[in-house]
Amino acid sequence: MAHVLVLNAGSSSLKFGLFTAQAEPEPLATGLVDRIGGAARLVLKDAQGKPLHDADLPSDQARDHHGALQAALAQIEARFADAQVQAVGHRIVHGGQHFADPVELTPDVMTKLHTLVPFAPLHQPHNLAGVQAAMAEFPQARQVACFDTAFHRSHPFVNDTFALPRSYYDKGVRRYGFHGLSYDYISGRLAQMAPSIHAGRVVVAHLGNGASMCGMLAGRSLASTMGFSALDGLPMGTRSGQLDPGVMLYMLQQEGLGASDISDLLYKRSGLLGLSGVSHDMRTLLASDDPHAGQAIDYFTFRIRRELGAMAAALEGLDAVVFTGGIGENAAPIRHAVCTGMRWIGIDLDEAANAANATVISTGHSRVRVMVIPTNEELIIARAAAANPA
Ligand SMILES: Nc1ncnc2c1ncn2[C@@H]1O[C@H](COP(=O)(O)OP(=O)(O)O)[C@@H](O)[C@H]1O
Ligand SMILES: CC(=O)OP(=O)(O)O
Ligand SMILES: [Mg+2]
Repeated sequence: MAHVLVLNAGSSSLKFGLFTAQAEPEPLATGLVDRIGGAARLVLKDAQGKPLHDADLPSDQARDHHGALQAALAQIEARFADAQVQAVGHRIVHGGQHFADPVELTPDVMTKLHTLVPFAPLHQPHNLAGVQAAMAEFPQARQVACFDTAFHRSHPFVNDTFALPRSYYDKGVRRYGFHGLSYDYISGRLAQMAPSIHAGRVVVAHLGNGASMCGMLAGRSLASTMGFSALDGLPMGTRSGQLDPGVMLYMLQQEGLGASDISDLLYKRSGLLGLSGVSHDMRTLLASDDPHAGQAIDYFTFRIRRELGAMAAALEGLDAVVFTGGIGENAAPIRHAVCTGMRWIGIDLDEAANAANATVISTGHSRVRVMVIPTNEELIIARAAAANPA
């Protein structure tokens, strides 16, 4: 039996999985290394969700994505020595203007993807390093790229552009949007679970270490809170989210920061970490009694409510909200804070269902249905890797 391996490097995590290579791939094992850069832990589970491995990474591997990847590949190779890996599917965060569909990672494609590193410095280097490592480990396998930006290529011009001189749009300064593999999966699940909702106006909130929201009309992306880069929109673990561009001018002109200082500030020192001074990790913030942790959480949920209102305007109405991502799937207090502030739009939260992370967390009276759907970017990647991309 042939297999596909999937690698999904996020900003703080590495998700991976071994699947059968068939039109609807079946998982043999799925794994997660989270809290990379801190107390990283590797959990590997079999197809039934039974843990095969659950342990902290040694500090040399916990330090960065490279170590996490080595640990993940070692687990797969040790436990599935007989696997026939015919393809490795990779989440590649930025596909720029050129890539709207999965593609085989040829040297020419790799060169093009390297040029997009400055557009996604927290992700693209890890994604491409994963490709190099997989090429070395599985030289006989096809390497397939799946892009976070692809799902948003359906954006109309008004949601694709900035009000800058036209020449910048033509050069590629556009609102790409990200987390597209996650939104693609959620769109497909909604089509199965609730076709009438899928056909309508849905806002999906992908709340992980990176966070964004997508306004979907009939299952296709109409608008995204993330834009040119994965910095825009909601505040995130360490990223600022939407910012007045005048602040950048102030940093440059008055504070004397250089380009790399600003990049470091916006990608690594802002967001929940910057506001709280405590942590970028929502679990830690929810457990903290530091008032600044509380304020960071309040800012996060306030911005989600604001964007939800804006998305409803973009969609000309709202039929459902779906929460997903590490925070969206697990953090009942965050969903509570978002939903109780959105009663005016027709959201009536079922507190018990919310506390239980149930699939439907709105009451029967709620005009807007609110759902929690665990995302599965890996399955979307596995399907593409098992198929024959162009
Ligand atoms: N049980 C939980 N309660 C609250 N937050 C959680 C829980 N589990 C995970 N999270 C949060 O989810 C975030 C990571 O989400 P994830 O989607 O895995 O990240 P990435 O963007 O790296 O893929 C972290 O902020 C983490 O604290
Ligand atoms: C694009 C992005 O922010 O991804 P992640 O949430 O995995 O960091
Ligand atoms: Mg992620």
